[in-house]
Amino acid sequence: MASGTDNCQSATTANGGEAPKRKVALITGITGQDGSYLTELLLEKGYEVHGLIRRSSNFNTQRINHIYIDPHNTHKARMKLHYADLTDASSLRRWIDTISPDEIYNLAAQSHVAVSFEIPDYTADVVATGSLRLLEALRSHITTTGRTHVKYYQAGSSEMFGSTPPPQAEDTPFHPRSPYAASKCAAHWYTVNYREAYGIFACNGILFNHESPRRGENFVTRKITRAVGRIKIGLQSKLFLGNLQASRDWGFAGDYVEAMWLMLQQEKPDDYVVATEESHTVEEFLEKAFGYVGLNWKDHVEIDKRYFRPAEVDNLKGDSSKARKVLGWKPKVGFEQLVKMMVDEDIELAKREKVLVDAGYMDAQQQP
Ligand SMILES: C[C@H]1O[C@H](OP(=O)(O)OP(=O)(O)OC[C@H]2O[C@@H](n3cnc4c(=O)[nH]c(N)nc43)[C@H](O)[C@@H]2O)[C@@H](O)[C@@H](O)C1=O
Repeated sequence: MASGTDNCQSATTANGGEAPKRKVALITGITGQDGSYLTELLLEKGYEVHGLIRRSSNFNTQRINHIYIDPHNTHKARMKLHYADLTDASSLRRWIDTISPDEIYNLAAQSHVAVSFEIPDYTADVVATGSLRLLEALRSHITTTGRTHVKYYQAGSSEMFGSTPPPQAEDTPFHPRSPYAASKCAAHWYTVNYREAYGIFACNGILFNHESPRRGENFVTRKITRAVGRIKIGLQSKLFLGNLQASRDWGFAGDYVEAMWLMLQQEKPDDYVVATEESHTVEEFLEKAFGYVGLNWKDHVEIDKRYFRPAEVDNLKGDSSKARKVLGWKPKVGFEQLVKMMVDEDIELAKREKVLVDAGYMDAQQQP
């Protein structure tokens, strides 16, 4: 799907005149949950969107397939994909120079907290040094081209607050509890530093957990709603989980990408917490999700020690008053609506799986 050497050119009107140039965005992590929602938002706003994707032996573009148009259809295809990697500085520099974006959204990461304990070097390389490579590629692009208006968004995380008690706001001290969170802190400070040192328009969005039916299946919310769908349809009976007492401020990813965009539309670059300001335990999520389809989670959930982390983040609850005041942002989807949206989609998915199981194409015990 990725193209070779796409170049952005200003469009021409029917009478040959120069049409106003579209804004051009570059997104790392476009194949992820946030990348897909942000791409939809930017396309709706008339942007041309370029996404950097990693090479993989399996296609990993499921979340954006519905908006993909063959690049040979040059007039219609406003989303373009290119191979690059945050661990490869030369690819970042080359694509920034080729695309000449107006806005860069750095969403790529090894984003699983528990996995970061297993692959800490790789996590730091992508999340921390990868962000530095991208900032450095941008700095170099600005220096050589004089394109000083390019804006940069860094995907920060509430995990950076770690063990600091709630409510957590922009000035709350960070106390990271995982290699992932420590790497995100480094990326946060690289972003602040490039803003202060070089005057780059660079913002940190400190986003609290945000979920959706497109959430990866090994994050706890989606793991639960996938299981609810499969249990309800008769494809699974047990769900193995770790710490049920951890509390998170869960919002809807579709709402949160709007805050990212708003940060880059301000006069001055700054850092913002994005959160619902409501916190719920994993157990409360279980109650809501199973209860919604008339099931009791206690009949299905078993605790498995392997899902406990070496260090846990117990309680996250954001104070997003700055984003609400300055950006005029607020979440549209509440906790209950989010849980229902995810369960509804996963019931439908389980029904489609059931057809495959009944036809003998899939094993009923195969858990996602
Ligand atoms: C903002 C932040 O949000 C996410 O990080 P996370 O909060 O670690 O998300 P999670 O869904 O993996 O865990 C939430 C809680 O749920 C507990 N938990 C219990 N049992 C299981 C379990 O079986 N699996 C998982 N994954 N978690 C479990 C687990 O111990 C933790 O306390 C990432 O997007 C990250 O990239 C990010 O930036």
